[in-house]
Amino acid sequence: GTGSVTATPEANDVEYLAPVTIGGQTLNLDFDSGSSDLWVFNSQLSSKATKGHTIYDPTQSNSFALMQGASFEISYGDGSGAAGNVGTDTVDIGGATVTAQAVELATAVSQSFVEDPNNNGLLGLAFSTINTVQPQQQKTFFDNVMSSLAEPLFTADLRAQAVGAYEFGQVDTSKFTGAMTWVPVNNTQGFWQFTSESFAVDGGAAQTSTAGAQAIADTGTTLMLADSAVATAYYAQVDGAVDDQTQGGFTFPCAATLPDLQIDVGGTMATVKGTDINFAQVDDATCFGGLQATTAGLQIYGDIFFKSNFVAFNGGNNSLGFAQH
Ligand SMILES: O=C(CCCl)NNC1=[NH+]CCN1
Repeated sequence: GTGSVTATPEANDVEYLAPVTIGGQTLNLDFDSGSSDLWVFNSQLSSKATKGHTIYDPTQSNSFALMQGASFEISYGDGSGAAGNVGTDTVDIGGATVTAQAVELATAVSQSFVEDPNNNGLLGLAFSTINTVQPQQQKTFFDNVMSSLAEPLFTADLRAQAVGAYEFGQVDTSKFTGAMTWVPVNNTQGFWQFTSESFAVDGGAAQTSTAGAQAIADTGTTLMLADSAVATAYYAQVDGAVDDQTQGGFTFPCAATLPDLQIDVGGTMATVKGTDINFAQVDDATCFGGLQATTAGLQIYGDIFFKSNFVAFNGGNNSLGFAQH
């Protein structure tokens, strides 16, 4: 089978929410290819924590079962996190269904989640080897549904300030232009990880960022966090751009025309459009860049990358497909 749901951006495309039906109750969740837990806002949380949110109430589902003695605790790259207990229920995403999916019920969530009323939980789409449930690690929705899909893959079609889609089981070739390039994925760290060691700015000469550098495809991260060599060389081509640590990174005059970035994805150059690298206005004339430097060894290609690239995640042969859209 297949399944298809809308992916709706919040303001400034900070994150993309998609509807998921759990035991007959539909919540908008943040689909996250950079983590592997499915957790939800639920009736165990305080009314203060759930104010403005849609919650899942396991007592109202006739297919819920508590997973005795199981718990989860997750922290994300941006410092946010959640923890709680675990059950199973029927989870349906646009028609693709898993009957006994582990659904993690937060009893504590970090303030950034409380303050984001559009976000009612996360649906992890990375590899199950980094799921945090103890004492028995649980499988992701994708792992569980894969064998029932027409093709063992899901795709992300995220758009700048427009509604896109997540699809399970098929690559909708009408959603992108040109050829799709497939590259190998190294999942030893549990991520959709690939080699990314060169770049070019505005179609200029290819430059090496870091030999052997790695990156992950992460729909759960807002920005594109690349090697500092990439970010520095990119903004050097933007008049008035500065690395302003008081703003948290590279800013530039909003009137500037941003160049395109070509970035290595598994040996083939992908393009991130300059227009997609303008993230948000920070004051009347200054804008904050969607491309920023990471000091960690691993580069994280978040939603900024996806706005220019339609991406297919193939769990059948551990490969990643990308195409311009
Ligand atoms: O945690 C990460 C980075 C993995 Cl290296 N991505 N996913 C996510 N979810 C919420 C914030 N960020």
